[in-house]
Amino acid sequence: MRKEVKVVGAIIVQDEKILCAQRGPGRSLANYWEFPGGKIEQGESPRQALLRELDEELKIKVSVSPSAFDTTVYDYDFARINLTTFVCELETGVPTLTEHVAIKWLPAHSLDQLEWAPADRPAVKKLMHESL
Ligand SMILES: Nc1nc2c([nH]c(=O)n2[C@H]2C[C@H](O)[C@@H](COP(=O)(O)OP(=O)(O)OP(=O)(O)O)O2)c(=O)[nH]1
Repeated sequence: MRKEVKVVGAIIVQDEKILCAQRGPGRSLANYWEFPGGKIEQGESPRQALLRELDEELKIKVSVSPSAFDTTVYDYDFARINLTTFVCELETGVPTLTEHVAIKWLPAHSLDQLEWAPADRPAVKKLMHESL
């Protein structure tokens, strides 16, 4: 069986807009848009991984909803990714680009303007059709 890589993504909401982050060149899924986050490391809970990644990548602290928004398993050619997203609220800090090349704050109904990583598309669709 193919090994599944567990990844968490943050749907950060502020003023009814959602933070979208663009991956940089030279890595998997270069230039696609995603929810900031990353791989869960051994011994971490999804929530801990999300807090660590957001601190490292965007220099922000967030509060994380107790339950997941969506989980999608997607088979890329390089790995099977199990992506779980959580709705989050920005608590402190201003999102700062360290790994991403751009961020955008978009209302849910405009999320399809961007080219999302394939694993994110079910969550994006759900965000566009449901209120949070
Ligand atoms: N952070 C994040 N990763 C995502 C999303 N959707 C999606 O398919 N992914 C994939 C991209 C990566 O292959 C993996 C997360 O890895 P990562 O962000 O921790 O690390 P990375 O870019 O260094 O990954 P890699 O190049 O080593 O594959 O999950 C998403 O919304 N957020």
